[in-house]
Amino acid sequence: MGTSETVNIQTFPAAPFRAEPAADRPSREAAEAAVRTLIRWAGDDPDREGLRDTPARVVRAFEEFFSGYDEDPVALLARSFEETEGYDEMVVLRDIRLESHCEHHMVPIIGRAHVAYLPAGRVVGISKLARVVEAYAKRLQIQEKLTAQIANTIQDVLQPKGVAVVIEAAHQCMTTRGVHKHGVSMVTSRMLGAFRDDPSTRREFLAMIGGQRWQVEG
Ligand SMILES: Nc1nc2c(ncn2[C@@H]2O[C@H](COP(=O)(O)OP(=O)(O)OP(=O)(O)O)[C@@H](O)[C@H]2O)c(=O)[nH]1
Ligand SMILES: [Zn+2]
Repeated sequence: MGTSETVNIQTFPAAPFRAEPAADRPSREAAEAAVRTLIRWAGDDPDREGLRDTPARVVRAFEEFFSGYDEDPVALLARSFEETEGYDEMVVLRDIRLESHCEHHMVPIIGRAHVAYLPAGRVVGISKLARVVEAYAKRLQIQEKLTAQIANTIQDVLQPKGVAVVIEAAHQCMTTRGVHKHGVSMVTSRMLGAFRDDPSTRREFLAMIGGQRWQVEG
C-alpha cells in the first residue's frame, strides 16, 4: 500500500437516510440522450454500430452504480435479534468490498470497509451491515461522508454501545486522471461511543482488522 492518511470526521450530521428522488427525475430516454451527447462531445459517432446500444448500456450501468438511492438503510437494520445469551463483545465485519463513485468526477472509488459495533442487547443479521455499506456506497460520494453515514446509521438505528467504521479505498480520479498518483489509498475512520471514548476498545478493533498501520490518534 502507498501513502495513507487517516482522517477523522466527526462533524457530519446523521444522513438524510434516504435520498428523496428528485420530483423532476428525468426519464430513461432523457438519460440515454445525455449519453449520446457525451459521445458526440467526445468526438465519436453515436450512430455507428459499436456505439448504437451504448447509451442504453450506460444507463443500465448507472442503475447498478447508483442503486443506493432507492435503498433505505434504516429499513435494512429494522430486524434485530435479542436472544444473544447476553453477548456483549465486539462484532466485526471486515474486508467488505466497497465500490462507489466519486461525486466530483463520477469515477470509481474501490476499496474495502470494516464495520464493528458493540451490542447493547440487540444484534443484527451480519449481512445487513454489508447492505448498509452498499446502500450508501452506491451513490455519488466522498469517502468521508460515506464513512460517517454508515457509522451514524448503525448508531442511530441499533443504538449499540459504540460503532466503528474504517474505509480504505483508491480513487480513480487520482489514478487515471488529474494528479495520476498510483498506489495511494485514502483511509477514513469514524468512531462512536466506546470506540471513541475507550482507547482499549479502539485498539482491539484495530487489531482485529489488522490495523497496526491505521493507528488512530488517542
Ligand atoms: N476529501 C475528498 N476529496 C476527494 C474525494 N474524492 C475525490 N476528491 C478530491 O476532490 C477534489 C476536487 O477538486 P477540484 O479542484 O474541484 O477538481 P479537479 O480540478 O478535477 O482536481 P484534480 O483532481 O486535482 O485535478 C480533488 O482534489 C479530488 O482528489 C473524497 O472522497 N474525499
Ligand atoms: Zn474524483
